[in-house]
Amino acid sequence: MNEALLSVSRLAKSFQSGVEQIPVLSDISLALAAGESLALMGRSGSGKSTLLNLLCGLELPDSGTISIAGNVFDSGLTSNGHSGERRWADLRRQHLGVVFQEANLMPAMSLLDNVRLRAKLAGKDESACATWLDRLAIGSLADRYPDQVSGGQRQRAALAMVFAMEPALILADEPTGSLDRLTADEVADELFRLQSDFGCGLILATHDAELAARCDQRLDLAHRASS
Ligand SMILES: Nc1ncnc2c1ncn2[C@@H]1O[C@H](COP(=O)(O)OP(=O)(O)OP(=O)(O)O)[C@@H](O)[C@H]1O
Repeated sequence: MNEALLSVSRLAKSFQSGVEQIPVLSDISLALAAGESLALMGRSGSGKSTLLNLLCGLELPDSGTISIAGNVFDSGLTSNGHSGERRWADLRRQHLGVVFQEANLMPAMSLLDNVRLRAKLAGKDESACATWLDRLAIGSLADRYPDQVSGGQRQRAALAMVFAMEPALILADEPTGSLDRLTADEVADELFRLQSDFGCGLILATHDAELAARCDQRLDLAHRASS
């Protein structure tokens, strides 16, 4: 049986703007098995980043549920008023590989130390970290600091960090958005190759139709909003 790694049911999210409540996402349901990938598409402002933020607990939904690897989250408030913040933080540290638009590297640490830190926080083997940089073709830059390498090399380091933690699910927001076509294709190749090697889930928000076409599923938020 292909059990869902991620299942999302009837998720809704709105933001307050002055006195107005602006709906951004409504009735979002999806399921993703381990080893599957899904592209989130839609025009600017359609809610792609918001959905990724909901899927890693950085925002809480107004309603609906999210289940990741058997951990079930809802709008966050329990009967005694506590949120699921702690459980989300544990899940992010151990199982969710998050790659957002700006590669989130610690500026005062070398690329290798960034990768090591990520592995350590996830309780994973730190000795393999140099190998991850090698696999992403930036092994020779291991001792450089993030501001001493290019944007594409920082994106590769961010991917090395994600894979060093052996995530169950990768959430990537425009992971190749700031790169030229050739570098974008190389980074995307690595992302899909490693995702397939690991058999983890992948959700990526993108405006790039070629990148989206490589995913097993596509969810077009703009299309949903206008249909
Ligand atoms: N914290 C917030 N407070 C108020 N409104 C917000 C907040 N975050 C996002 N929004 C609004 O929600 C809508 C969806 O934003 P989101 O960033 O999810 O879109 P997106 O599809 O990722 O856009 P892009 O492709 O431009 O990155 C936008 O109209 C945005 O202005």
